Amino acid sequence: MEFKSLKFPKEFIFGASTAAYQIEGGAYEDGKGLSIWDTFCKQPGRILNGDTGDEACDFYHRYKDDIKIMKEMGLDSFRFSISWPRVFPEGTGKVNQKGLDFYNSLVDELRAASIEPYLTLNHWDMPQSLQDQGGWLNKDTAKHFADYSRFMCENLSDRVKFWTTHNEPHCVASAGHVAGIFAPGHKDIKEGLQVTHNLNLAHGLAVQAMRQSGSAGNKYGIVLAVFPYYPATASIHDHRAAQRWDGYFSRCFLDPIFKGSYPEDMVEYFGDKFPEVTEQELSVISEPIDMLGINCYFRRIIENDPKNAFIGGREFKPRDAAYTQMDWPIYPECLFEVLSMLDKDYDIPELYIIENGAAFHDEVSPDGKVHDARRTRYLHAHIEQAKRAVEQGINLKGYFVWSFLDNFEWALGYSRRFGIVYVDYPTQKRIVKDSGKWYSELLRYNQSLR
Ligand SMILES: N=[N+]=NCCCCNC(=O)[C@@H]1[C@H]2[C@H](O)[C@@H](O)[C@H](O)[C@@H](CO)[C@@H]12
Repeated sequence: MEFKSLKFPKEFIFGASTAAYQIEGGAYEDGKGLSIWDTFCKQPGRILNGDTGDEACDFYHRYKDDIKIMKEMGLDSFRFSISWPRVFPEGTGKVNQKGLDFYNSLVDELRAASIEPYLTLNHWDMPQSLQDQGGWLNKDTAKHFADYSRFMCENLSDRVKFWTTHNEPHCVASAGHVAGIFAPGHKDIKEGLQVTHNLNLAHGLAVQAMRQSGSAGNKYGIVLAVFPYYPATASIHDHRAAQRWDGYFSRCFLDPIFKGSYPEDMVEYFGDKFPEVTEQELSVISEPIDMLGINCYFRRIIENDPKNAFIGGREFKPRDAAYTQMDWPIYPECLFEVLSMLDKDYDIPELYIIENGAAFHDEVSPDGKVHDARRTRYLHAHIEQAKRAVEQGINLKGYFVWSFLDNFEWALGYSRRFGIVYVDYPTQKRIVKDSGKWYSELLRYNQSLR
């Protein structure tokens, strides 16, 4: 496929993203402690088909072969997360040496393959033992997270330069503590808002801790889900609902981190459910960071819904849009719009698209290949929007596709495939999909211009 319209600056990096609980498996192996997702998956009815991350893609054992695929594909970078309980089985205290050995080996293998590691410290799989002490509701967990982050930085930052604290903290707070559809499965608005603040605090403490211990030249940041929010109609009620969704899901993280304060309209809207916040805590949360990772998949069209006790709105799905298998509308401009908003409203040194991709029903054809043309079209269209942002002078430094491998899609188990590499779970065989081959050609084209 012609790539001239997808020519990027030579320092722009292309990668692929994953997360520990979604790909590693080895959930009970080599001294790893329980995570809240290990526990959550065992609760009947929580996960579609009763799926778990017990084995997932068996990346814990197969990472060397997977890195060979990454190298053949030409990835510049690979984003992964650390399973906190694999290194600290109790969340604090005693280190599981075999857990640390795994991540040291993973990083060594990536660097030997000239692939830049891009690391996330919390992609939702909190140690169960800390959950038993209140989890993110307990501010001590923020301190434990900072200690864990410092430890990982001391051990890996000679080879890992990109460090992000949380992945999509809004999901932990809202899906995990308000909607109850993600671990730990709580349903309490006030709790969800306290967790929002405590996650922000944990982020700031971790950045401060890593900055004290990490190598010079490290870049510290966070990965946030930022979507464009549209009102379903011109009505003021839908406009206000869309503003509330943007207010909570985006600005209750962006504002304290980059502006040192929570959005006033959100503090007002949530009233006495909003947590107590001190100036000292806001000072920690707004510890300057070097980069912001963005997960953006689609735009969210919101209509007013007073029955939604948390945020007073619901998602509207226009009939004339095309949808992915997640029932997410396909709207490639979402990347350009989000990047433009961030560039205009915040002072962010560097931006990375850390997750963008699509789930479609994939199957292996009789020729043994996976002809996922829709996913290739999705990636092409969205990467074009990333290019549009770069051409507008927005400081976008990289694009990572979600995901490198088909993997465990949280409450939907293995029913959704996002990978550019197909995983046949019964055999753990990998098949690079047509979209993976296309992505590889794109990377090779850009690398040929460097
Ligand atoms: N409507 N609706 N839903 C609310 C919007 C949430 C969008 N989902 C994400 O951003 C998660 C992110 C996560 O990092 C990764 O671990 C997940 O596997 C992917 C795919 O789901 C994405």
